[in-house]
Amino acid sequence: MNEKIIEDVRKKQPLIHHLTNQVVMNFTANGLLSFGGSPVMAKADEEAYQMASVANAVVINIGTLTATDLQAMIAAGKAANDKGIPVVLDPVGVAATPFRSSAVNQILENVTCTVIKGNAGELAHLAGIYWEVKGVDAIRGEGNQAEIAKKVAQTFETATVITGKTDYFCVDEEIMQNESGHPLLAKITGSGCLLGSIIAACLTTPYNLKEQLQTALEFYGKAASFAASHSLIQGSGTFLPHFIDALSYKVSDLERSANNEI
Ligand SMILES: Nc1ncnc2c1ncn2[C@@H]1O[C@H](COP(=O)(O)OP(=O)(O)O)[C@@H](O)[C@H]1O
Ligand SMILES: Cc1ncsc1CCOP(=O)(O)O
Repeated sequence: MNEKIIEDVRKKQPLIHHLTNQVVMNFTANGLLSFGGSPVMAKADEEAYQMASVANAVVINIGTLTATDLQAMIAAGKAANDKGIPVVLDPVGVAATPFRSSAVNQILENVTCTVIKGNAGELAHLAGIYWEVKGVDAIRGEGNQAEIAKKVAQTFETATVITGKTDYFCVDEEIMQNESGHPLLAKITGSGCLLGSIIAACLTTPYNLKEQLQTALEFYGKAASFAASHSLIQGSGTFLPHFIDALSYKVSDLERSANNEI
């Protein structure tokens, strides 16, 4: 992990334009604010291009996609490409319905994405590999996740991240893993979506993509472990606000989770 990436985010507070789903908007905004970024959620077709043009990165998340949202997502992605800022695509639930699958194809045909991030079911679908899914959740599959990450990266000429107990990420044909995290992350809705925003914030810093992804993933997982170790945690409900708090901490503070005192 390169702590300078996190320091750079906190110093510059990059504006991250989100075209994201209705379930996670508030959680995502609060999580990104805590981490040090500056969120804006704007998905009207009338303003998507302009908003992306003044942002430092764009997150496209299809979690509660409608046909009009899709046009705005493509417009914002094109603005980001025109401006040369990063785009993170989260193809939430892409394997669940043909509508989502077709929408993601249209986004990928029109927008150059810096990173495609999703769970194993989502990335397996983009790789053309069967994975059992349940709505927006990945259930189980036989595919090798490292190979899936690589195949999606090659097909769409992007970096990729597959989240789960172990995260796999692929940059320039190289596959890497992250083991930090906590099972309670899988018990709060939007933990994958917020990670997309944290990744986008890290992508605005002047470091290489491999370091940016590794830092975002490791920090996020460490913040979760730290939060989960708090003596007041009784389940996912009490974990959530402690996790938001932990996203604002320094790496050295998160690594003192044994006694969980700041
Ligand atoms: N069993 C687990 N143990 C530790 N971390 C996990 C576990 N499951 C998911 N995570 C973490 O939770 C975050 C969201 O991942 P995931 O649940 O796969 O995404 P999504 O919400 O998009 O399905 C990631 O940071 C991932 O590393
Ligand atoms: C439950 C749900 N339904 C549509 S979007 C969404 C949120 C998914 O968030 P995440 O995949 O990050 O848990």
